[in-house]
Amino acid sequence: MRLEVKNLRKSFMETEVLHGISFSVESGKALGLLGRNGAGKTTTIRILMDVFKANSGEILLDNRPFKPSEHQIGYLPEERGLYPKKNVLEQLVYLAMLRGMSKKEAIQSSKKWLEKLGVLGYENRKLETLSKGNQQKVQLAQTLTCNPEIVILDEPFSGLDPVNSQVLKDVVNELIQQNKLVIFCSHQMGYVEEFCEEIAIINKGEVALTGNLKAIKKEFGKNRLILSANNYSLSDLKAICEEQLADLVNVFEMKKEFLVLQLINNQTKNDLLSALLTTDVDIEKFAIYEPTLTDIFVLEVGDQA
Ligand SMILES: Nc1ncnc2c1ncn2[C@@H]1O[C@H](COP(=O)(O)OP(=O)(O)OP(=O)(O)O)[C@@H](O)[C@H]1O
Repeated sequence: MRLEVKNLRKSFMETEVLHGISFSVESGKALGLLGRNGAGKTTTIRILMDVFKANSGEILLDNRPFKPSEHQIGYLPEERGLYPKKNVLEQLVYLAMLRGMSKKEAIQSSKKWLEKLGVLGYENRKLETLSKGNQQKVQLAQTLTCNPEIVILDEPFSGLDPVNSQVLKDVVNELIQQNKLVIFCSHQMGYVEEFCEEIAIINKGEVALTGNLKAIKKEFGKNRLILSANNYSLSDLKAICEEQLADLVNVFEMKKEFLVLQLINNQTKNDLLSALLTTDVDIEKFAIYEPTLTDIFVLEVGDQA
């Protein structure tokens, strides 16, 4: 399956908040939908889920108009929606039956997911009597009970400790391996890097960057190298680069442990290395720069108010 979001525009009253959002995602891959607070991620997902109507644009599933009601979709919204005063298992079964499961299937599947997520022991308790992390896991169980083909997870790791995060990571990886179409919204870049082959960074209602994460990283790392020295501080090394190597490199960034250098025009890393060897710099680190997703995110949208 391939889901394509094409040129979505959305206004609330007079204010347009989405200015033509486009991205796509395929089964068996996860798309990381990223953006600063207020960028437009939730609005985009709500349009996908038919909660809001877009002013224009279209959403296609395998080239046909996408109608969420015709598919099993597991949506974990940012604002969690279960009933705090109701019994855990009863509400999961009730919601699964609303989504078309028989009572028997609904009980079996709800119990399976509660067990998988380590909260089966709480099945007969009121939801509000569980810890925040366990409530989150019940919410996730609810998202997955109907065996959805499309899974949309908005900040699924919030409130989970490291052990529970690992349980959830295994579940997300399993969903991807089972060829589900996964959209993953998070501000936690580490998780996005772990699961998502594709990303879309939304900035102020526009897609600032989208595509294959590996390719994007390669492009951002292109012609950039890292350098540190045993005998100079980074600021002294920066001064050396600016004074003695200015025809080869620009200092792109000073990180905590190394400089990121940008090669000028047709210069190569070998040219830079040869030039460095003519200085008294005792090289500690010299390598191709591999940006993290956080680096890319900050470069794309970090300096905007
Ligand atoms: N129901 C609404 N009525 C009016 N404006 C809205 C409504 N929902 C969202 N907005 C506005 O649309 C813009 C995008 O909000 P949205 O919730 O989609 O951002 P987000 O990327 O999900 O942010 P966050 O990471 O903080 O959850 C914001 O300026 C927000 O104030």
